[in-house]
Amino acid sequence: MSQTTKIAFIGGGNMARALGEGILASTSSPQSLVVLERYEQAAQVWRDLGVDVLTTPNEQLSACHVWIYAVKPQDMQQVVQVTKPYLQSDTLVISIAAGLEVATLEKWLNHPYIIRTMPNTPAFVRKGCTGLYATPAVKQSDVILAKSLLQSVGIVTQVEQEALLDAITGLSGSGPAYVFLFIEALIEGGIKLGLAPEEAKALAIQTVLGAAILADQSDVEPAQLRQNVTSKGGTTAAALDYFKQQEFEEIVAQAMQAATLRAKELSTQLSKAS
Ligand SMILES: NC(=O)C1=CN([C@@H]2O[C@H](COP(=O)(O)OP(=O)(O)OC[C@H]3O[C@@H](n4cnc5c(N)ncnc54)[C@H](O)[C@@H]3O)[C@@H](O)[C@H]2O)C=CC1
Ligand SMILES: O=C(O)[C@@H]1CCC=N1
Repeated sequence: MSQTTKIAFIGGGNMARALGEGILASTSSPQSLVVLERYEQAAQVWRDLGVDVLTTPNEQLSACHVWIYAVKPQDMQQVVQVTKPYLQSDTLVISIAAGLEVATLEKWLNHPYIIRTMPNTPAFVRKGCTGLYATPAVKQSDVILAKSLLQSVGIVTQVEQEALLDAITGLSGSGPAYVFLFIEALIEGGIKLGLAPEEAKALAIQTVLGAAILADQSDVEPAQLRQNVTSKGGTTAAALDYFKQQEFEEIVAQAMQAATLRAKELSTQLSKAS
């Protein structure tokens, strides 16, 4: 990314901060960012990072080549309306809103250069993953720019079909919450088995962290890694048999489908908004 490329976050909440901190670390220049944020507490976090905060849209947005829309899907139409007057003809618009189709945003903005993405919160620790869909109108140099911004917080997967972003939402966008739920369940389970809460927490987190790093760094598939833990007639087999009886994999698949379906429902609702 060129040191002169200015980026605006429209909405400076949770996900914007995860992305923004990574971008700041890679550019080491708070002047490269501007944030539009109406909520004082969220705005102050950016000011503390040395970033200019706008509480209402103004010309500073026009000076930014990249706009990253990072408000809740339900707030998108309103924020598009108030920011649109500052859009330049060549602005690269990136949306991270779940379930908001490019066609809807194109219609609202009357603008062709749109990249839709689905990041996730591990971006906070530069271990994020982002699905990215670019319309054919977006210049290749802008696709490369968007990827390099998002790669500052993790890996990026570009998809050719926009609908796959809903699947990515069901897997990695919402996925950290599934993993946190699993960690919570391990902690609760450990406490029920007599461990102290702090012990259970440390062991649960380290187990998930260690297993994820092992899966990442190992040449063997996750299924084989699981088998490596599982002695015939041993303790792990007893636990896994119970998971199987309760159809754990089916539960995960159904949960992912529910998230993906919700993304599609949001798309339909938002596309109907005038
Ligand atoms: N939280 C997550 O794990 C992920 C969220 N997303 C998407 O990111 C988007 C943002 O989500 P979060 O960061 O979780 O929400 P958030 O609520 O933390 O942040 C949104 C921010 O936008 C601000 N905002 C809303 N309307 C505004 C306006 N008119 N002017 C100025 N500021 C305004 C709010 O004050 C808030 O601080 C959503 O569309 C969501 O679908 C995508 C991937 C993961
Ligand atoms: O729950 C949500 O709608 C957002 C999108 C993916 C993660 N959080």
